[in-house]
Amino acid sequence: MGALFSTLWAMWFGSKEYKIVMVGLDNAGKTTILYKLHLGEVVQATATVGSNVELVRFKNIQLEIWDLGGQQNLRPFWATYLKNTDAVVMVVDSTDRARVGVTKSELFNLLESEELAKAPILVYANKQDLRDAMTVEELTQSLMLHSIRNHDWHIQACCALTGEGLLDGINWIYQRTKGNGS
Ligand SMILES: Nc1nc2c(ncn2[C@@H]2O[C@H](COP(=O)(O)OP(=O)(O)OP(=O)(O)O)[C@@H](O)[C@H]2O)c(=O)[nH]1
Ligand SMILES: [Mg+2]
Repeated sequence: MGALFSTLWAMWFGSKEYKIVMVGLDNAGKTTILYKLHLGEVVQATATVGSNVELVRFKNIQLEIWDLGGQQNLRPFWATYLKNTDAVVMVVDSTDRARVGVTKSELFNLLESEELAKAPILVYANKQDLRDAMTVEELTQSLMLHSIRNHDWHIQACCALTGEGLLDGINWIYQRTKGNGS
């Protein structure tokens, strides 16, 4: 119902809609982030098989946010969601030091896609509430973000449980996409 209302709102008032694809390894916190943005609440998510999609209104635009399952056997399917993507969000569990290399390869693999040629990349350094979380500086280095040449990128510290940092990240996307929508 919310989605229907948002679509009608967009039709009547002409607000622009942007497609965002949210990826990241299993357990990174993607679904928790999606529903914190959509409902303002923390939902008890189970591992996503396939995808979830919700509309999120931000200032004068609408974001159609796709949350993709991050388990290893589901990652090959990320490529099938990329058409007409305006921005990519890569969510990282900042405590998952053991898999930061896997995250990096998945990110760089994704960035090869021609369908993302113009898409800015937001990295959410999630779970900053946990004591052993890597900092934005550590993650920037481990993920080799400075070696991204053909995309605008930004890394944002956040906590999906409190919502801290989430809108700052969305605002960064907003700054880069407004005026380019359909
Ligand atoms: N402490 C803490 N836990 C979080 C945070 N964000 C998510 N979690 C927890 O991390 C677990 C996994 O969250 P999900 O949102 O299901 O992760 P996901 O990235 O959607 O995982 P897949 O669907 O398997 O790809 C859940 O138990 C969440 O409550 C956070 O910022 N801090
Ligand atoms: Mg999920």
